[in-house]
Amino acid sequence: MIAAHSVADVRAAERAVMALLPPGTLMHRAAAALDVECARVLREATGGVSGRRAVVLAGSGDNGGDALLAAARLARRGVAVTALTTSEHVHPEGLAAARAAGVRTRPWQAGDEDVCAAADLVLDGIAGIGGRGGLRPVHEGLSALDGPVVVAVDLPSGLDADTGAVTGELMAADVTVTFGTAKPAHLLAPAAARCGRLVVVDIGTTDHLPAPAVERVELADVAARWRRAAPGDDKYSRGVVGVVAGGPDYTGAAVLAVEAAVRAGAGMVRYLGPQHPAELVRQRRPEVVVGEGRVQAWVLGPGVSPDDPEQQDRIRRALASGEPAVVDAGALAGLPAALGPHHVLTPHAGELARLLGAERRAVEADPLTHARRVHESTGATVLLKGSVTTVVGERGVLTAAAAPTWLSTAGAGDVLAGVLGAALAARPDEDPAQVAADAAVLHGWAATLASAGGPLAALDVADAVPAALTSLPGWAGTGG
Ligand SMILES: NC(=O)C1=CN([C@@H]2O[C@H](COP(=O)(O)OP(=O)(O)OC[C@H]3O[C@@H](n4cnc5c(N)ncnc54)[C@H](OP(=O)(O)O)[C@@H]3O)[C@@H](O)[C@H]2O)[C@@H](O)CC1
Ligand SMILES: Nc1ncnc2c1ncn2[C@@H]1O[C@H](COP(=O)(O)OP(=O)(O)O)[C@@H](O)[C@H]1O
Ligand SMILES: [K+]
Repeated sequence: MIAAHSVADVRAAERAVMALLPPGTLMHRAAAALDVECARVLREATGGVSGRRAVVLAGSGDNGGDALLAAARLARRGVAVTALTTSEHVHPEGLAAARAAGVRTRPWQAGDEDVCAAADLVLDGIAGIGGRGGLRPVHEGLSALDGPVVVAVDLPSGLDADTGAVTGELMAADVTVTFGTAKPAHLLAPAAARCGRLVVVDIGTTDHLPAPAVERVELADVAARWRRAAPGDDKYSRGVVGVVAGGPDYTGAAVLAVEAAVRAGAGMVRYLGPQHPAELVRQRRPEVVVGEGRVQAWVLGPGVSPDDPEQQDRIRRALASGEPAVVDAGALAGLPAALGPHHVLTPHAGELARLLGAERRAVEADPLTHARRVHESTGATVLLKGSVTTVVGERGVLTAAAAPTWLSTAGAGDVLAGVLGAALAARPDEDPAQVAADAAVLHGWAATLASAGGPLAALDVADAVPAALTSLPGWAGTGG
């Protein structure tokens, strides 16, 4: 798990630690880590460090201070460093240290993008957690920078650290070195994709940080939590999944959701729907029971038309049953007023936009804010799908990343719904948001195996789920 904390919590932790240490200690720790990371990437990119060229961009705040102190250290390693200051006021101690170490310093001028482009490395210290709004107009040319390795100090300048919203031009980083803890922007779409490789450096604030604002769930977390079949289990105790999916038009969604629930370890799957998809489901999965009966969790809506009265009636009754439910696709169309955290809505950006009466583009620019709005207005857990999947639940925000881009294929969402249904049925006493994030991570990992770097079919993802489980790091060591 990677934890991210809000700016307010980071600043409070910094104050608490600084009260116990000589002034400047944390900034020197940050600069030391930047120096080490910059040397590493210079070596990787150019085969050496001494004699290489670096441009350090330093803004008005402490982010610029970090950058200038790092510039001094790099200069002492023999790097030819130019520091371009983007404000009249920059950190005085940092500036003095840089000059004393032989760094050439001068104010940023129009056209300096070319100076940056000619360097081996650019260190972006224009703004950190105090920044927002994207790059200022005079620096916007940096968004098209091509050539040097870009290392961001704390985060790419102009990002809103708390939301991950991208509201202007940014200089995308190859590596982001952040201090004490990750910030939400590092883990959330669309900002995460601009941060490159994330390096979180311990500067001594960890013990002063409260619960994280956002957590990224990783493969090892899923291995530790995914419910195994135990000697005392039977098919009912392992969880029965009821699937209301498909209709006359979209028969395949029923097959995909059912297949995924079976592959993800459901004790039993019941299918409810019209005859044609039911026959296809039976052909593909003879294990499935067609018809009503007790279930521990529902998968509602894949391939269901809003105009299908029988399927919509089944969905309504399932939502009122008190059992946990995945609420997907056609089940999102007519949500009842009474929803709770055990209802996991699984929209993509377009569906979430429709729920809010918002523009899809607005959702894509700031997924967290929009997903949170739906969580707050419905009371349901919200899993917003995308290259980064964002889950907003009662206890906070979780993300799943690292799915291959090939997963953006028709039917992939139906597979996620089935995997999540099996997980909710098997883990009835756990936080539904946690279960949902685990399912999304497993789904992405199954897609990675199914894709092997190339195109994949949604059904391949479902079929890769058992292998994905057994290849999770730590699966064997944690009871698998
Ligand atoms: N907290 C910690 O534990 C530690 C923190 N540390 C470091 O401190 C950093 C936070 O420092 P900070 O508070 O001085 O804010 P920071 O982001 O440098 O500058 C804000 C100023 O930038 C400006 N500005 C704003 N937006 C802009 C934009 N789009 N484009 C250009 N400029 C923009 C605006 O000033 P203005 O230009 O409006 O005068 C604003 O006042 C943090 O990220 C980390 O690196 C480490 O040293 C170790 C421990
Ligand atoms: N660019 C991307 N990179 C990785 N995964 C993606 C990307 N775009 C979408 N996904 C994932 O692919 C799946 C698509 O689901 P969805 O949009 O519901 O498709 P469908 O409705 O066809 O089943 C989701 O799990 C989503 O998180
Ligand atoms: K920065």
